[in-house]
Amino acid sequence: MVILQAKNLRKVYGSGESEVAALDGVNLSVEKGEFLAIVGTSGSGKSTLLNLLGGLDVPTSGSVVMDGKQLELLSDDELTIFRRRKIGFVFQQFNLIPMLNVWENIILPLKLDNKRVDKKYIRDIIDILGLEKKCDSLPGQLSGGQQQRVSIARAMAIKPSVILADEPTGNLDSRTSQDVLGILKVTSEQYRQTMVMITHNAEIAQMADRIVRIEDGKIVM
Ligand SMILES: Nc1ncnc2c1ncn2[C@@H]1O[C@H](COP(=O)(O)OP(=O)(O)OP(=O)(O)O)[C@@H](O)[C@H]1O
Repeated sequence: MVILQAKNLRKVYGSGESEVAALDGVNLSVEKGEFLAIVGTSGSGKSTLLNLLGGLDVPTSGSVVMDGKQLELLSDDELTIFRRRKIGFVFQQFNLIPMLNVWENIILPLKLDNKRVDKKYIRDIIDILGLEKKCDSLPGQLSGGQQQRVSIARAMAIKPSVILADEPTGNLDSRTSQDVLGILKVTSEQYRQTMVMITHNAEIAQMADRIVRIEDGKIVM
């Protein structure tokens, strides 16, 4: 079953002489449960693609369909709610709230949406991510790898249709990067969680189920 589809996506920045086609006709289908890596050099269009897939930006033309919803047909308010309920974001900067402990950070997306906290599920996620002894710690008391695990747990908390990860290991050393990727993979398999990750690191990309390469705004394989 296809959970995420990009159809002929184009994104043009600027106009006239300064026009840049950051994406130039991208077609992509992601199956439910798949762990996809998108690789490409700096400036190839990776972040632009991820932002469009996650409804953080709108395409110049083309469309994105996630879980049966065509994102560009949603109003701003509908899109905000859709993102909050259906998409887990993981960024290079962990974006944790410094004053909240690990447990509070993880359940924050549920609280913000007035959703019940499925404690058993959250505890299972915390165990898989190896954070069981860190629930009361503040982000500042954790290593980079641990902070990224918390941000993955937070993304998982809402049981999203898709997790979109933008250079999730960009701030981590290579050993910690491998650990975090291993954990993403186990989590993806255990929960049949669809993941789309962008990276410029070929070694990290190898851990995904499938790799697509983007060059000059086009998918080349
Ligand atoms: N807001 C913007 N305004 C103008 N041009 C932009 C904007 N955002 C991106 N671009 C251009 O679009 C192209 C693709 O950028 P994008 O950030 O998607 O690449 P990337 O592959 O994610 O790069 P990196 O790995 O360095 O983050 C680049 O030529 C970039 O300069």
